[in-house]
Amino acid sequence: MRVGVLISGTGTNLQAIIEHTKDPTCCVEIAIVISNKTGVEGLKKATRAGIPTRVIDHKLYGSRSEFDSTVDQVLQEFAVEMVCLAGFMRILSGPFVKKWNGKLLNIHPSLLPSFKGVNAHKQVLQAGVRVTGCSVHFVAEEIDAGAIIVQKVVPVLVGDSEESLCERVKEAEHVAYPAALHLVASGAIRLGEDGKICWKEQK
Ligand SMILES: Nc1nc2ccc(CNc3ccc(C(=O)NCCCC(=O)O)cc3)cc2c(=O)[nH]1
Ligand SMILES: N[C@@H]1O[C@H](COP(=O)(O)O)[C@@H](O)[C@H]1O
Repeated sequence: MRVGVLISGTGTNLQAIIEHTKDPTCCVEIAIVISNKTGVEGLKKATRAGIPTRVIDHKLYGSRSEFDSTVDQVLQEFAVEMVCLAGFMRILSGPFVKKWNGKLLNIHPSLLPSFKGVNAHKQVLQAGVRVTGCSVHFVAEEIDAGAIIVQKVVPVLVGDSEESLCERVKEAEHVAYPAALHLVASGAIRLGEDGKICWKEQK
């Protein structure tokens, strides 16, 4: 299955997916990496792996939907069948999310539905919870509210900072994302009509 990965930064989740696709039994290939920011480390990771890249700078577009439709055109140009958001920090408009419904994944650095939004680790520390983690979910129009595919639990340790938490959660992300990608690409899991996860019935 041809996958497009959207990034905005360091791309450590992209790297984890790249490593996963090197497994010959893996049914996923990364066809294109798109970043909305120039010069980010994730673009270098893609190029090092021989994967085509495109920068689509959202600041050059008059509206969110024009930016989104340019992203969509590039995904079509590379015959992408599934899209992974990996540290992609732009909100996607309704038409894009509807078109890719059930084929659009994201990873969030908390145990959803808790701690949605851009500062999850800060919220985790402020809440004083003793476990956190990451969630790979189908993207719905409502931010960080799509059906959850895979979660991994990570302990919050005494003295943790946002940085130490981010580092420990990312270790879990790099296991969770490839696992979720495999489940969807292999057809084991799909998004049901009711917006909930649907597991392929085992004969
Ligand atoms: N419609 C839809 N689109 C998304 C796009 C990115 C992400 C990744 N997680 C994100 C969650 C929140 C943000 C956010 O609030 N950024 C600051 C505003 C930037 C902007 O103006 O765009 C970005 C990505 C998730 C979603 C989602 O759940 N639904
Ligand atoms: N979506 C969130 O943004 C970060 C991306 O990191 P990277 O994959 O660019 O290193 C990760 O923490 C992920 O949970």
